[in-house]
Amino acid sequence: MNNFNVSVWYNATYKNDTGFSSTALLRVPRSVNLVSNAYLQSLLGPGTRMFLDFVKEMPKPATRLSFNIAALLSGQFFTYVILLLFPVVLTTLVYEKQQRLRIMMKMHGLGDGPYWTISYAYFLAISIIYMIVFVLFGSFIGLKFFTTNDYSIQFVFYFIYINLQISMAFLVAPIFANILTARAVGYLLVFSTGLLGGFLFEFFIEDTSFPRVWIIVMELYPGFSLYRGLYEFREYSFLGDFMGTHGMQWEDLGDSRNGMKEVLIIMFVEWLVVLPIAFYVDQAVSSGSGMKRSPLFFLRSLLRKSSSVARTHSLEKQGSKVSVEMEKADVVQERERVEHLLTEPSSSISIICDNLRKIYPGRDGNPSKLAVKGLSLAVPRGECFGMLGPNGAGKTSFISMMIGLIEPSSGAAYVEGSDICSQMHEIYTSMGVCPQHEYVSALIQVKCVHELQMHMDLSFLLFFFFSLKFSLLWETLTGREHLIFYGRLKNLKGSALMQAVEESLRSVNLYHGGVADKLAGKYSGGMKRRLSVAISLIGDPKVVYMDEPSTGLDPASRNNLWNVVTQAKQGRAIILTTHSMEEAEVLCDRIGIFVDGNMQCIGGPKQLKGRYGGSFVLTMTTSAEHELEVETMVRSLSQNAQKIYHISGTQKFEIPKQEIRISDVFKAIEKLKKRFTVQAWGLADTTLEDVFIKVAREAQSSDVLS
Ligand SMILES: Nc1ncnc2c1ncn2[C@@H]1O[C@H](COP(=O)(O)OP(=O)(O)OP(=O)(O)O)[C@@H](O)[C@H]1O
Repeated sequence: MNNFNVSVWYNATYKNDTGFSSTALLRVPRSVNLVSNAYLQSLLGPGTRMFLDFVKEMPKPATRLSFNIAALLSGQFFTYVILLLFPVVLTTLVYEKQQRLRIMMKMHGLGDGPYWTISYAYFLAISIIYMIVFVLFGSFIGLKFFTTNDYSIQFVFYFIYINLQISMAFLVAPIFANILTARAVGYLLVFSTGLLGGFLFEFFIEDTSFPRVWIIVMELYPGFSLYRGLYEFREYSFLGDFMGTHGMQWEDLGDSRNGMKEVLIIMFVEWLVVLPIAFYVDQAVSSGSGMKRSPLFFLRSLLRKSSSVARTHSLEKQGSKVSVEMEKADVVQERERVEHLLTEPSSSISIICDNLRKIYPGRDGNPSKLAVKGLSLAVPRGECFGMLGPNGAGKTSFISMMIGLIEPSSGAAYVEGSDICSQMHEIYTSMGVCPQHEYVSALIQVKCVHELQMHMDLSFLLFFFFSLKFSLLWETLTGREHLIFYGRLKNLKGSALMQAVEESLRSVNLYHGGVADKLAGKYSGGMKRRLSVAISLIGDPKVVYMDEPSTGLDPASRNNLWNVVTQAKQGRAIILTTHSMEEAEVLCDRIGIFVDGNMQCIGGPKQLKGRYGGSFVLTMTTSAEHELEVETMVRSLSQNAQKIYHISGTQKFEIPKQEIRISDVFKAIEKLKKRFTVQAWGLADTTLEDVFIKVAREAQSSDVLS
């Protein structure tokens, strides 16, 4: 009779009724604290005729520790070591979502399949390397845990587990919106699993009276499957070490007391189930891949036939709700045009927005914000539409909805006939984006994904490890390489790809002097901008969005870029936001001035200047004592002239165009010059900037009044 509180092995000699005797090691769970011959005999095989002769050695828990260090480490500690990969995978996935890297990749033509393939392959490769190092290191320092158990069983166990772990990370990643929460939850799971495994689950495993079915239920949690597998390795290594033989072998999987077989089956089945569910959840809930898809997205092709009918219906409804409060004639006209196009579609129109609205919900006590208040717009192929507006007008919100970064609150928009709310995946294949900032990691990831698609070989995988996730090395790609990869993503191949790349490089002036083969990291800011524009245009996208494309360029590069955009207009619709009136005037066929979420006016630059800029600006500088004479002269030319600026002798007047002739102004100034010195003067027509300021000011003042 013995009292003990650790799992122990008895070295017992027994014999059967034919007189044969042998020695056996018997494992007794620590939960059994009364050990007798009868008990030990029951372990050998209840109902048989074997019986114990005598117990040769009684358990000595302390000696067990000195025999096998791995026995100490292999429970909680090894569980922690392996589980630590989970928060790493999880936080990487959430980071890509938080930083919108994935959506940026999608915009450049990366499909969900390749994204999943490469991400999965990356995490798997990292995990395999980690596990190989883990096993090799353990073996190298001589831990029996590794050296006694069959390496092929260890490989199968770890391989299935890391696959399940990666799938679980993909499954739960959509729950998290930010990396800090994901990291905290990930590490919490690691530590709680280790603790519960060591202080609760192991107790149940060893308690032979505990129902096996509940053990299996607990093993459905992957952390406990891992713990159970490691526990069995530990027990077998200890046995092998003690007996001077070996640890777990394949034939030991047939032992009913060995839980390895059941955890291998559980983990394998779970992996096969969790992976497709994770993919489904990713698509339906959205994990940074843009807007949510319908929960029945996989039936979409069946439902598509009815969508055009539904579309007309929904649009009819929306159209009837349109509010035309205080809208200018040109904006109303555009809205009517859109409504007409929706009922009678035209193949020449690339982009249609119908009463698109974006409301940001109120947070932290702030009220909700209506950022886009019912925008209606139709952009035909071959047109460059410029969006101008002061800061906070809602331009970015509009573009973000169009490129799938945020969901519209109401209204609808169609790009090449595809709905931005439900068919963004199709739209991405015909869309190019030149963002304001370079999305460095996205560039690299797209490159690597494409390489995987194209080559799927070891050299790529090695490259992938060292350049993809360690994003500082993104600079190791040349401009030409970027274009090749983006071109491939847009399905260009062979000579067509090479030709498109050459043309692209020439068009953005990155061809000569070996610039194309210089590392992008050595490019100036302007060169990177030009490369971004080239990337947005490669692969002949039907719709291109450009966010302040010439920001930071020197005048020569800017002119060059303008030529590129002007040529790129052929056969595609471009929507461009800019704060440069000059750029808008040079590039845009039509301009919309957007203020406080509303389109205030739409038209060609000349039209707008004609409509809003009905005056000349006369500027004159004289000595201070002649200011009054200057003002009298201006009033004699036009009663309605207005002084808009005055400082120490320099005055500016706005004179209605219809009230004066330019020759009269010249004559009047010549007369003045005979009486006193006119230091400087000038007469300027209205610029787009004047129009912009006027429209913005009017809109803001009418907002204040209302
Ligand atoms: N995520 C958000 N939550 C709440 N309000 C937002 C959010 N994003 C933008 N806004 C608000 O919506 C309005 C429009 O913002 P938006 O960024 O679209 O303007 P913008 O015209 O692009 O400005 P800028 O030229 O400065 O980029 C602003 O008042 C802004 O504060």
